[in-house]
Amino acid sequence: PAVTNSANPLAGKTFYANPYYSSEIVNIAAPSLSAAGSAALAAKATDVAKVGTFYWLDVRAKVPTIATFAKDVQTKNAAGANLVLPLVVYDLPERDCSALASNGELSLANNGAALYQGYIDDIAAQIKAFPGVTFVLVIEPDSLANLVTNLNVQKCANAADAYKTLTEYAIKTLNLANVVMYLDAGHAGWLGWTANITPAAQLFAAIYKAAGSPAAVRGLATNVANYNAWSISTCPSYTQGNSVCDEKKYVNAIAPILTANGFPAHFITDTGRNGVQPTKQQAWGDWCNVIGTGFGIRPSTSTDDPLLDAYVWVKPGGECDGTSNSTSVRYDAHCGYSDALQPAPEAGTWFQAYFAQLLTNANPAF
Ligand SMILES: O=[N+]([O-])c1ccc(O[C@@H]2O[C@H](CO)[C@@H](O[C@@H]3O[C@H](CO)[C@@H](O[C@@H]4O[C@H](CO)[C@@H](O)[C@H](O)[C@H]4O)[C@H](O)[C@H]3O)[C@H](O)[C@H]2O)cc1
Ligand SMILES: [Mg+2]
Repeated sequence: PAVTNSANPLAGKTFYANPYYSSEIVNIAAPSLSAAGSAALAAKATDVAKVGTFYWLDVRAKVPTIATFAKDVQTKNAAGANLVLPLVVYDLPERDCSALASNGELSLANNGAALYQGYIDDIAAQIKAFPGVTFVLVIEPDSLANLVTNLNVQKCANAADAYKTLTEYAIKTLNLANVVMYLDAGHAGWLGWTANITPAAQLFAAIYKAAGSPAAVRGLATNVANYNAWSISTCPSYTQGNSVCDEKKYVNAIAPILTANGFPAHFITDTGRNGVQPTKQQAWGDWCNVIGTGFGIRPSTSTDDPLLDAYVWVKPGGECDGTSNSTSVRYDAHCGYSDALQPAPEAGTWFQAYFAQLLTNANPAF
C-alpha cells in the first residue's frame, strides 16, 4: 500500500540557535569584519548568529554540552518559544573513511566500537533527562554514503561492518519519544547517480529494518556540508550525465525506492551553503571549502514538497571543511584544489574568510 504522508513532526518548530555558533560569530567574525572596516557586514553577522544551525557532537567531550543547550531550550520554550534542539551525531570509528580532513578520535584498533557505544549511551542519557525537549538528530554524515561508493577504499572496507552495526546501535538506543532522527544520505551528486541510488536506498532500508524500524527514525538528511540547490531549473554543467541534479530530484527519486524496501522516509536538506547556483565547483565531487558560495534558504519547516520536513543548516557556515596546509596529518588534497578557498584551517575550526564569503553571497541576502 502507498505510504500516506504522516504528519511532519517538525511542523511549526524553530531550530535552536546554539551559543557555540553564535559565540564564534559574536567573538570572532563580527570583530574581524569591523576591524576590516566592514561595519555593515559586521552588523549582518549578528543576524546570522540568530539562525538555528546543527551542533556537531564530533568528540565525546562535547556530549555534556547537550544539557546546557537543553536547559536553555526549556527556559525559552517556557517563555513562549517553540524550539527544537538540532544535533549531529558524528564520531564513528574510522570516521570520514574516504577522506582525511575530518578523521575522528575513535579507531576500531583502539577499542573504538565500545567507546562509540558509550558515546551513544551518554547522548541517550542526556536526552532522557529532558523529556520535554524535542531533539532533531542527523546521524553520521558521509558514513553510509561511503559504504555505497567507496568500499574500494581500504579504510572504508575495514570499517564497513562497524559502520552498519554501530549505526543500528545508535538508532535503536536513540529511539526515544522526544527524538526525531534523520540518517545522513549524502547528496544528489554522490548517491543520485543511477548506479548508486538503488544500492543506497537498499542499504538505508536494511539498516532501518535491522534496527527494528525505530519510530524515531523519520527519514534521511541530504546535502549535509554540501552545496547543491534544493531545486534548480537547469542542471549545471558539472552534473553532466546525472539528471538527478538537485536535492528535490534526489529526494523524489529515492523516496519510492525506500518505501518499496520498507522504509517510508521523509527528509531534511542542508541549505546552509547553497545560496549561489550554479556553484563554482570545478567538478561535482569537490567538497572542500568551495569558493563563491553563499548562505541559502533560512531554516524552515515550511517547504515546497510534502516529502521535505524542513530546510536546515546542518553544516554551520564558517566552520572549516579541512585544512589547506599540505604538511598537516589531516591534509586532504581536495582542500588544495583551485575551487577551494585558501589558506584554510583545520576541519571544524573557524574559517573567517569563508564566513565573510558566505555572508557576502547570501541568497536570500542578510
Ligand atoms: O557518469 N556516471 O554515470 C557516473 C556515475 C558515478 C560517478 O561516480 C560518483 O561521482 C561522484 C562525484 O560526482 C562521487 O561523489 C562524491 O563522493 C565523495 C566521496 O567519495 C564525496 O566526498 C565527501 O563529501 C562530503 C561532503 O559532501 C565530505 O564531508 C566528505 O569528507 C567527503 O569525503 C563528495 O561529496 C561526492 O560528491 C561519487 O562518490 C561517485 O560514485 C560518476 C559518474
Ligand atoms: Mg566533511
